[in-house]
Order: sequence, then structure tokens, then C-alpha cells
Amino acid sequence: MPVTIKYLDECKQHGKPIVALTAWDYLFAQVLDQTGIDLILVGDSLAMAVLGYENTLPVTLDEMLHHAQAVRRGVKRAMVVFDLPFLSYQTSPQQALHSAGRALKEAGVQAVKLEGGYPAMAETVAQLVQVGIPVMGHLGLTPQSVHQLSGYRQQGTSPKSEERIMAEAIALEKAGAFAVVLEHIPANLALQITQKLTIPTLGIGAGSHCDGQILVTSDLLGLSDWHPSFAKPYTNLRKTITQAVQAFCSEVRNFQFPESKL
Ligand SMILES: Nc1nc(=O)c2c([nH]1)NC[C@@H]1CN(c3ccc(C(=O)N[C@@H](CCC(=O)O)C(=O)O)cc3)CN21
Ligand SMILES: CC(C)C(=O)C(=O)O
Ligand SMILES: [Mg+2]
Repeated sequence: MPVTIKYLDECKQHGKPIVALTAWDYLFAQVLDQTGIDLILVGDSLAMAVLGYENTLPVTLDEMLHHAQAVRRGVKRAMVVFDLPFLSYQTSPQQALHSAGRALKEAGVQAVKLEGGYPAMAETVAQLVQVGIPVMGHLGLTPQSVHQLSGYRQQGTSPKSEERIMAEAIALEKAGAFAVVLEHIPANLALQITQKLTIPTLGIGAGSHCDGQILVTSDLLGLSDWHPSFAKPYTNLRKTITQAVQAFCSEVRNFQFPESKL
């Protein structure tokens, strides 16, 4: 059974943690989906994780759509969410509608995600939801605002900032968002938001009290050359791949592969 908004709501109600990861291609999406995770995000973090950019700002809507199409082909069960890239939705609700519409029509994703809250984004979310496009919010550390935020610093550390993030979360829920990502905020603030909202919260660097967790897949696999402090590598694929390639090099250079058959 494919994962639906209703299923994610039930997870929250029953205290069953939601598991979410990012993917950028068919191969990884298929492997992840077959493990039974709930949600796959085509995250704009792919700008950094797989395209080698310094931040997420350069990646374009067309580039993201190309990745999303590949991801979609690999997924049968998980909900696929498309991360709207920088400046594909901030200009106006019309622009957001056009970009989100392309993600649903051209890549076949079930939902979109956008960064930010009240007041501008709440209005945009409301308009998308009104035409039947499910929206996931993203608050706290919003990487598309890296320059405005003076780096990838933890957010919600002052009473004023805490209050603002809580207000934005409430505004997103009111606007009709079906879930919200909370990134790099104190665990206690994430707990308060999770208790206050009826929609599920997905945490990344936001403690253990969210309704689910999301990580960048290359960080979980130990494939990235760098990962944020809050990520946990569950294996060291970088090392495994390096060793396999070195073994191949050695066998080719020593005429051991392929086996000689005359
Ligand atoms: N591979 C990868 N994993 C991610 O989780 C991720 C990305 N890329 N790219 C987009 C954003 C950027 N993220 C980040 C990046 C850096 C920190 C980090 O190291 N923060 C430091 C402070 C850095 C500073 O002050 O500039 C910290 O201790 O909070 C956190 C989240 C999370 N996202
Ligand atoms: C980490 C998640 C929430 C994200 O926005 C991304 O991968 O781009
Ligand atoms: Mg993102």
C-alpha cells in the first residue's frame, strides 16, 4: 500500500515514528523504497551532496525535475516529496503554483516541500493546498537562507526566535501543510511544536521528540566527504567503495582480472 497523508497522520496519532530519507536517482530510490521507509524527499541538498556546489542555491527547477523523474521511477510505496529549489517559489504564489505543478505533472511526485513560514509562505502554502497540491513546510535552519542566517547555525536559540518558529509552524498548519520539517533547532522547541501541531513533524538535528526523522542519505551511508554534526553515519560506504575500486585497480594492473582464458 502506498504511503498517503492519511497514513502519516495515523503514524503521529499512534506514536509510530515516520522514517524519511533523501534520494536523487533511480538506483538509490529503489533500494530505499524496498526497505519500507515512509517518505523519500528529492532534497535540494543534492546540490551539495551530489553536484558539488557550496550551498543549495544554484540548483535549478529543471535540474531538480530531472532527478525527481529518476527517483519516481524507482519508488513503489514511499511518498515522494519534491523539494522546491531556491527562487522557484518565493517570487509569488503563482510562481510556486507553476513550479509545484510541474513537479506533480512532469515527475509524478505526490507533494512538494518549501522553506519558510509566516507571512509570505503561509499564503503560498494555502494557495497550493487549495488546488490540491500537498505541501510540506520546513522551519528552523532553512538552508536556502544560508547567507541571511550567517551560516548553517542552530536556530530557535533565543526566546524571540523560539516564538517565531512556533508561530510559523502554527501558520503552516493553518495554511494546510500536511507535515513540517524542523531542522537544527533545540530538542525542547521541537517537542513543543510537535505537541502543539496536529500534523506530523519530521526532525533533522531537532532531537528525538519529533513525529519522525529525516536525514540526507549520503550522510547516513558515510558516503559524503563531510556531514553536519547531527547526522549519524550508519556505515562507511566511502571506505567500502574505495576498497572495492582499489581491489579492481590492483587486479587489472596485475593481469588478475579478467581471468585469462585462452
Ligand atoms: N550532506 C548534507 N547533509 C545535510 O544535512 C545538509 C546538506 N548536505 N546540505 C543542505 C543542508 C545544510 N545543512 C547543514 C550544514 C552545516 C551544518 C553545521 O555544520 N552547523 C554548525 C555551524 C556551522 C556554522 O556556524 O557555519 C553547527 O555546529 O551548528 C548544519 C546543517 C543541512 N543540510
Ligand atoms: C534535509 C532535508 C530536510 C532537505 O531539505 C534536503 O535534503 O534538501
Ligand atoms: Mg532542502
